[in-house]
Parts: sequence; structure tokens; C-alpha cells
Amino acid sequence: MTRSPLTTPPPGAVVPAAHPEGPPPGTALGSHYGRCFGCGTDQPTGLHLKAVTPDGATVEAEFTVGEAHQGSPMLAHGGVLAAAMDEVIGMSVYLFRKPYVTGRLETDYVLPVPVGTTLHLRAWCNGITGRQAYLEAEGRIGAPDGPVAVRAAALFIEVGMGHFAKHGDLSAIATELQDYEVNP
Ligand SMILES: CCCCC/C=C\C/C=C\C/C=C\C/C=C\CCCC(=O)SCCNC(=O)CCNC(=O)[C@H](O)C(C)(C)COP(=O)(O)OP(=O)(O)OC[C@H]1O[C@@H](n2cnc3c(N)ncnc32)[C@H](O)[C@@H]1OP(=O)(O)O
Repeated sequence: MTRSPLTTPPPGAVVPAAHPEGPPPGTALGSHYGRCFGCGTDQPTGLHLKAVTPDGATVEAEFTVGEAHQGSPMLAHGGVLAAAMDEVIGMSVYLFRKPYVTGRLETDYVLPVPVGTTLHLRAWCNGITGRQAYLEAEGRIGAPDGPVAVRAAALFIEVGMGHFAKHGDLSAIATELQDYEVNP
């Protein structure tokens, strides 16, 4: 992965263990918010990522590139692929039971991805220090050990739930998120 210093964990960053109250290995993660573009089942124009955590600390997901995801004829749009990487990385950091937002997302596009392809996505944490979490993801074509088409590195910033209340929709948060540590 080509990455900038901004997404490279500094010395002293620690890779957290699975949270003791997190989902057990093998759990399907479902959607954190029904209208989410990445994973929401109530979002007709979304990516509908389906994710599982194999170990409580990383995420695996599948994303099938559809007709609506084209950038050039019958090939996936790079921004859509970046959104899929953002989503799977976001799912992985939320396993640590604190709210984070994407601060920076870097993407390497390695292979073209034709419409109809199922990308096998995997995301993991390379370290956390203070409010900064350093994460990485890859998308492989057709199988978990298929050729790598996309790689991403990200910096996520921990925020309090007040971030979503202040900038978003407080009532939706209250309805959808009863399961996360709340740090207003
Ligand atoms: C139903 C409701 C849903 C609510 C969700 C709640 C919980 C979620 C639960 C489950 C979710 C599961 C899965 C999630 C799936 C997908 C997730 C997708 C994620 C997204 O799609 S999310 C949308 C896009 N995202 C934004 O909308 C962020 C907009 N942005 C801001 O809101 C601020 O910008 C913020 C908060 C980032 C920082 O602001 P701030 O004032 O709090 O902090 P500050 O600026 O002081 O930065 C502190 C330190 O981070 C460094 N830093 C900050 N930003 C940096 C950058 N870009 N590059 C390099 N370094 C950066 C500084 O340099 C400083 O470093 P230092 O400490 O060393 O000085």
C-alpha cells in the first residue's frame, strides 16, 4: 500500500484486542444505520455491504459491483470503490465500541473492477493512539484470496456521540444506536 505519513501509525500506536463486549467471532455485523449508503438495508441506492467479523477485531465483507456503480462502461467507479473501503474500515474501527469518523482516506486502484464482480473486502486496525486510529483495507476480486483490486489506508478520528447530535439527527442516533459506548 502506498500511504502518506498521515495514515501511518506513529511509534507507540497500539493495535487493540477485541472489545470484551464486542461481537463474538463469526458474527454478522448487520447495518449500523438503515439509511447508510454503505450498509443500509433501507437505502435503495446504497452498496448493501454484508459484513462479518471473523475475530471481533477485523471485518470481512462482500460487495457486488452493480450497473449503478459504473464510472466507465461496465467498470466500477473509483469513488464507489472508495466508499466501499470507507464503509468496511468504519465497521472495523467501530468494533472497538467508540464512535469514529473518517478524517483521511487514501486509495490505491490496482486492477479495473468489472460490473458483476464480487469484491471480497477485509479491514483491520494498524494502531490507535489518542483519538487517532490507523486502519487499512483491501478488496480482492472473486474470492478472499483473489487478486487485489483496491487497497486503502485511513485515519479515523474518535468523536463523541455529540458529534452526530450536533451535526446530524439526534433522534435517529437514539433509535439506531443503543449498543455502543456513548462519549458525549
Ligand atoms: C444513526 C447514527 C449513526 C451515528 C454513528 C455513530 C456511531 C457509529 C456506529 C457504528 C458505525 C459502524 C460502521 C460505520 C461505517 C462507516 C463509516 C463511514 C465513516 C464516514 O464516512 S464519516 C463521514 C466523513 N467524515 C466526516 O464527516 C468528518 C468531518 N470532519 C470532522 O468532523 C472533523 O474534522 C474531525 C472530527 C475529523 C476532527 O475535528 P476535531 O475538531 O474533533 O479535532 P482536531 O481537528 O483537533 O483533530 C484531532 C487530531 O486529528 C488530526 N486530524 C483531524 N483530521 C485530520 C485529517 N483529515 N488528516 C490528518 N489529521 C487529521 C488533527 O491534526 C489532530 O491531531 P493532533 O491531536 O495530533 O493535533
